[in-house]
Amino acid sequence: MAQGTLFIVSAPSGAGKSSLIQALLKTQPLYDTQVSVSHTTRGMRPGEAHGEHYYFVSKDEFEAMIAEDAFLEHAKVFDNYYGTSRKAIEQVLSTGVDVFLDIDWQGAQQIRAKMPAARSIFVLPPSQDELDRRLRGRGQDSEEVIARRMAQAVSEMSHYAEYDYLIINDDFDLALSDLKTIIRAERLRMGRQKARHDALISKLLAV
Ligand SMILES: Nc1ncnc2c1ncn2[C@@H]1O[C@H](COP(=O)(O)OP(=O)(O)OP(=O)(O)O)[C@@H](O)[C@H]1O
Ligand SMILES: Nc1nc2c(ncn2[C@@H]2O[C@H](COP(=O)(O)O)[C@@H](O)[C@H]2O)c(=O)[nH]1
Repeated sequence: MAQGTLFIVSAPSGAGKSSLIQALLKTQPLYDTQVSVSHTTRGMRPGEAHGEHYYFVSKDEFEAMIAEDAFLEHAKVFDNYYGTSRKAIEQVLSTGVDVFLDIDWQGAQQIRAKMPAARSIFVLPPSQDELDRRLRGRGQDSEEVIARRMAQAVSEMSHYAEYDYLIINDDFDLALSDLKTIIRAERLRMGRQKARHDALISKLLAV
């Protein structure tokens, strides 16, 4: 069976990457596509659940996991640790399922160095004003947290050209359609198709 593809999605906070991934998942069966649940030391937001949005752990627990080499990648983002569990990702990819990682540019660089077959997508907002509006409109972060995230946005966006694909998330439906097109094209690549249609191809080429 062909390995699943690892899709990295990055964007400045508030650009809409989680909304796009969640909307995409609603259109895909679980046996095709899953999203990775990261570990973080950030506090839980209203409406978030342990094991669903993140595994919320203490700094000591996170540092113990770093020492055990349990992370495929990890980074400090806005003063909190975030990381992707190695075991969970490798297990799911080995069953042929595609996995989405919603991670920052530092994590993306680490994954690219370790897993060159991973595909990366950067999502840009249409303007800084709109990014600010979306962070406020989400209504989940304090004024201080929003100011911090806006201050970091240009630095995060300056890494956009390191990615394979770029999506401008202005009109949501259009951005979602772009994301679906990327996934579809990646699934039609020769390596994936050859492994998937092995039996059919053998029959077609039989003389
Ligand atoms: N195209 C869009 N037009 C208008 N609002 C949008 C659009 N895309 C997303 N939003 C809204 O912007 C807010 C931020 O989106 P979201 O939480 O998905 O961002 P994010 O990039 O995942 O942020 P973070 O990195 O902080 O998790 C949400 O309230 C979402 O509904
Ligand atoms: N390098 C990693 N970055 C991650 C991971 N999980 C999330 N993130 C990024 O952190 C910021 C903030 O997220 P928030 O949920 O606090 O708004 C955002 O850019 C995420 O993409 C991870 O496992 N590794």
